[in-house]
Amino acid sequence: MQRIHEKVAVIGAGSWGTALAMVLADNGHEVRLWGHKPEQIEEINTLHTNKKYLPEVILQDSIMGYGSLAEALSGVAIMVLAVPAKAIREVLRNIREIRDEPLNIVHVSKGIEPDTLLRISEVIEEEMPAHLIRHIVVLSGPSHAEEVSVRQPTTVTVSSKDMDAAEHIQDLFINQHFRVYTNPDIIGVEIGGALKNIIALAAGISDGLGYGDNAKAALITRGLAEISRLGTKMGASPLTFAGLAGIGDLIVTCTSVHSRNWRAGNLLGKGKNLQEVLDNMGMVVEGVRTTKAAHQLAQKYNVNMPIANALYDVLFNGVNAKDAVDSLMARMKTHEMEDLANVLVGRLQDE
Ligand SMILES: NC(=O)C1=CN([C@@H]2O[C@H](COP(=O)(O)OP(=O)(O)OC[C@H]3O[C@@H](n4cnc5c(N)ncnc54)[C@H](OP(=O)(O)O)[C@@H]3O)[C@@H](O)[C@H]2O)C=CC1
Ligand SMILES: O=C(CO)COP(=O)(O)O
Repeated sequence: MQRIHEKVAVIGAGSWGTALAMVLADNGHEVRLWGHKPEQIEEINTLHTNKKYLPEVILQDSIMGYGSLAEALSGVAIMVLAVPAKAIREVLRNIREIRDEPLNIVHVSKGIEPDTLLRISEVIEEEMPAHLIRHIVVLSGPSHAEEVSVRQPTTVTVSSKDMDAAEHIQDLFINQHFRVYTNPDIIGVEIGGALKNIIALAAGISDGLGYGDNAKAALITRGLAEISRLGTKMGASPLTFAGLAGIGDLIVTCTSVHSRNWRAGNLLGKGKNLQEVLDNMGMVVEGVRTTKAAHQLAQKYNVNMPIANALYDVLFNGVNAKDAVDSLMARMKTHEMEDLANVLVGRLQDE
């Protein structure tokens, strides 16, 4: 493939921003990695490392660290937004103060905002004036930074309201280690990426409690049912949840020690308290905040989400994790396939 080399600013120098900067540098783009800690930028520019986030990795010399947003974004048309969901508004407010040209914004964060219940692309639309947005694209899928940064085979999907923009970003990132698909369902891609973190927390708790593979398979499968149930009510295509941003990301996050959500859950299952776990993680655990949003979304859309609600009780209402599992198992019997259940109910009503 004949590649056009572009200038790209990656905003957020944590694990994922750094790993994606490396993919872009492998593809020959001019990569500016912005972070808000001067000592970290100094480390990136002198030692070519980012030890706190990717201790095993040496960055390409071509990746330049920036501490100034204005300098990082000067003359750049594409910005990869790689900060935790809760930092997005603050970062965008700073960017809109210093920017007057439109940007292609690629967001890679996996969250839903509690209270507003907005997806990240909607938060971006709310914070950035329309004249500063060319297109918004989301990149999501099963992709631990630790593996991407050492060029292990990885697949992701990109989505946008504008599929030409999604294909542009596909071309920007794709290479022989990092295979990028497109999917037109931006709602499903964002919902899948955000909600899998909740199930990963639950899977970690299950492992921490000493439960086995059966329990984890149940959480992944029934978790996917909850995500699909809510996602389709919010306008997503059910097919997206069978893809990389759905089951793909659920598998990788629920079964990997790289996952911060799984690791946090595992410590909770072993009896640690939430604050202690978050204080010691040193990286973002998106699922905690998203659990609040999912609890609210389940009410708003009147969707049955027993796993998300049980997790909410464990995280925020002091319910013991083992008791939460017991309650989940003791619920009223039901059909596995909801369409089948609806057909049967309809048949009974007809008789
Ligand atoms: N890690 C991964 O494998 C993947 C992560 N993601 C998603 O990417 C997003 C970012 O995650 P990830 O990189 O892993 O998180 P990390 O915790 O590894 O890094 C977060 C980075 O954002 C910085 N940051 C936090 N708050 C602010 C702020 N207010 N202003 C500026 N910078 C800030 C942190 O700085 P500081 O050092 O000061 O804390 C840190 O550099 C999340 O939504 C995550 O779900 C998606 C796919 C894979
Ligand atoms: O989203 C991820 C992998 O696809 C990373 O998951 P964690 O945030 O749980 O580490």
